[in-house]
Amino acid sequence: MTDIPHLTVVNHPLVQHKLTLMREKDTPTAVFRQLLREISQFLAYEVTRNLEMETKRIETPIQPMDAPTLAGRKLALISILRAGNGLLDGMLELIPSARVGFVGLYRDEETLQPVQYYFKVPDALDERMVIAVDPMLATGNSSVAAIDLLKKAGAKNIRFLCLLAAPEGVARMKEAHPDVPIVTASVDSHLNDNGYIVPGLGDAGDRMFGTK
Ligand SMILES: O=P(O)(O)OC[C@H]1O[C@H](OP(=O)(O)OP(=O)(O)O)[C@H](O)[C@@H]1O
Ligand SMILES: O=c1cc[nH]c(=O)[nH]1
Ligand SMILES: [Mg+2]
Repeated sequence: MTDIPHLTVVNHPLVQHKLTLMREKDTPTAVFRQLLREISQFLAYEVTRNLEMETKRIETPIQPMDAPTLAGRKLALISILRAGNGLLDGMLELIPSARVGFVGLYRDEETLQPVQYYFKVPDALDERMVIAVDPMLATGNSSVAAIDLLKKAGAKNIRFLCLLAAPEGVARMKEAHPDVPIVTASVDSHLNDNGYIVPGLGDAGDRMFGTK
């Protein structure tokens, strides 16, 4: 059960400005990585907007009060490797107590099907809000596969956070996982014949890590 919409596009001016810088093909690797880290914190703010709260008795220098605090077992952040790590670091700065998991997937360039190579997630996933992160939602094959694996591992309350989405990927996620809200900075125009997001920003992992 969730009370946020299936799709949230964060169109805050600072996010959109930083995203434009990231899209530019000549933006250097170090700047690209730093911008992704910054945007991840705005996206994290949205995706955690209605986290469950409880109150705790504290004393301010003036008087005691019942103050809001995050409730119970909290979050698991799941990075979809490799590019997900570019979102993870900034999010952990905001939510240092989150547990962290990794799903290793790469997209076969011919078939556009995901190939799994790693899976390690925190315990008690069923008691946590699980936020899967990957900068790119293109065909949706990778995110659907990652969320299939997380559900198999027990996750029940899952959200998906990405930087850029294609309409095709959003539709695929809605069909396969209608219970998983998506938070993104943009839904772009379409996918090209190679499965890349148009206009997009190219290959997020390669741009972030300086490969290729
Ligand atoms: O929606 P899809 O069509 O599945 O495409 C999106 C996936 O492709 C990219 O990963 P890639 O396979 O390039 O791996 P990487 O993170 O190691 O670069 C991206 O980070 C997503 O995981
Ligand atoms: O445009 C795209 C599509 C998939 N993966 C990327 O990194 N970029
Ligand atoms: Mg890649």
